[in-house]
Amino acid sequence: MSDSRPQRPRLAVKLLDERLRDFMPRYATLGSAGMDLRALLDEPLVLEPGQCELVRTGLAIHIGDPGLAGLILPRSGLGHKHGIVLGNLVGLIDSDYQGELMISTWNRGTDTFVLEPFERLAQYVLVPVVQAELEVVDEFEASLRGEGGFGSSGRH
Ligand SMILES: O=c1ccn([C@H]2C[C@H](O)[C@@H](COP(=O)(O)OP(=O)(O)OP(=O)(O)O)O2)c(=O)[nH]1
Ligand SMILES: [Mg+2]
Repeated sequence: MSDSRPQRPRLAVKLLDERLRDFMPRYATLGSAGMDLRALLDEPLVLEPGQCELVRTGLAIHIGDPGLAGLILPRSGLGHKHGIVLGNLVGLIDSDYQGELMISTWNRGTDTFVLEPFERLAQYVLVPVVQAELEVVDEFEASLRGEGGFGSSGRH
């Protein structure tokens, strides 16, 4: 039987800490959209309500292709149950970024949260990107919507 799954892009990864060898990000299931990123910590990190800290991942991933980008997104369970989300809401990783992936970790909840070393903290999603050329014009071709926005559709 032939394998019809599309080929996965191969991304170059540097492990900035040898301990990461045992904790490489991976897709948990065949259909997972993201790979979990773990907190590279030497000891538990206490996050008081409202506190935001930049947490290392120990990973540098060079995407290399301007037609791709990385997104760092919160994990639903941590975000919903514990209020642990991202200080920048979403992390956008440029294809030419070669530095360490960092996770802005924000306790937006009301309880103290203790982040354990190598806990799965966020997820990394590779997405297609299209770069645009901006062309200055005086007028746009007419469209049905025109300049209407912010709930304007459906009004009479
Ligand atoms: O959650 C994040 C967001 C970004 N980055 C890295 C990768 C990204 O390519 C780079 C720059 O991010 P961004 O463009 O969002 O930040 P900026 O404030 O505009 O910085 P710069 O001037 O370096 O573009 O920082 C992370 O490691 N984690
Ligand atoms: Mg930028």
